[in-house]
Amino acid sequence: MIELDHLTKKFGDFTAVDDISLNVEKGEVLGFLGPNGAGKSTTMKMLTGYLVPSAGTARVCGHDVRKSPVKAKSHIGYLPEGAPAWADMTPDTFLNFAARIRGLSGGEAARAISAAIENTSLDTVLNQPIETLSKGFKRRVGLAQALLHNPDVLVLDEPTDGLDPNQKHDVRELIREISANKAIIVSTHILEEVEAVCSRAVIIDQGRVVANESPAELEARSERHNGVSVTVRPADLERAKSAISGVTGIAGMKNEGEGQLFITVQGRKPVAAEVAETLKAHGIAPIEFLVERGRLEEVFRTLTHSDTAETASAEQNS
Ligand SMILES: Nc1ncnc2c1ncn2[C@@H]1O[C@H](COP(=O)(O)OP(=O)(O)OP(=O)(O)O)[C@@H](O)[C@H]1O
Repeated sequence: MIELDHLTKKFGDFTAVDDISLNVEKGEVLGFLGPNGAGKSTTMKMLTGYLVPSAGTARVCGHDVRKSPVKAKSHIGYLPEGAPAWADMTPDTFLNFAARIRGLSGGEAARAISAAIENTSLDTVLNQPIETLSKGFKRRVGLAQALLHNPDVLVLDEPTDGLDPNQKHDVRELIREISANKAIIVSTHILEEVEAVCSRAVIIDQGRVVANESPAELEARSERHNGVSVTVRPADLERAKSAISGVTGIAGMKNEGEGQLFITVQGRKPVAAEVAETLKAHGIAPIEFLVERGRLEEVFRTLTHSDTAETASAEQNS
């Protein structure tokens, strides 16, 4: 449903998007990741027809965005960066206006608007000027506008930016619920969002694709993948350390009276069963036993330019 083919954008001598090719099929939620300035918004603007590519093509449901912009855009719902909207309109007037632009009228428009309001929980602020709304509500107005015409393709630029944890949860649930019949691209800095809603993740760095795989495959690249964290009593710590092969460190005392071991094995092979057997054979009952899936943050840092990668980890932890 979304096809980017050698998409490139230059601003003067600077290449912001450098030969990006990727497809998103119906039912997929693609996480679009990258440090600040990697080219995510520029790619989304070309996909939605707001910027003209310097080279390459973007197609939506078979329509070239440049050659058939009206047809292509009729299939797209777009939440731009910052969710701009007319400040002096209320959500109610803005959504009615957006429905008219989308060619909806009468009962069809009323049903579309009320579904969008319900999906984004906007009912309490419908008649308040948008400029007076909180950042989270402004974002939800933008999301409601993007969903209005039930588009086949959704392009969401940081949809949970500015939302509180409950609202973030609701928006992720909504994306999951509607994803079966749509192709969705979600740009985000929040790596936990990728695990929560995305079936695939593309990481871009300095305008180029550096990874295009499932969240599980990305996690499997982590040094910690298949590692085991074991918490034991202090009396057991030395014995556990010498009995288990491949101990990479003791991560300090978790609680008073406990030690934590983190165990990894070269090649990221599964070691949990072996470690459990060893502990049992030595009569050590672990207080906690966790198998690591891997850390997306670590993989992200490895794959992207280190100066700008700081941002992603900081935002993930915020
Ligand atoms: N109109 C423009 N003129 C010149 N440079 C631009 C323009 N728009 C974007 N850029 C540059 O292109 C690069 C990519 O910007 P873009 O906004 O696509 O990044 P991003 O990945 O969305 O970043 P962020 O995570 O901060 O939103 C940046 O270096 C940006 O400064």
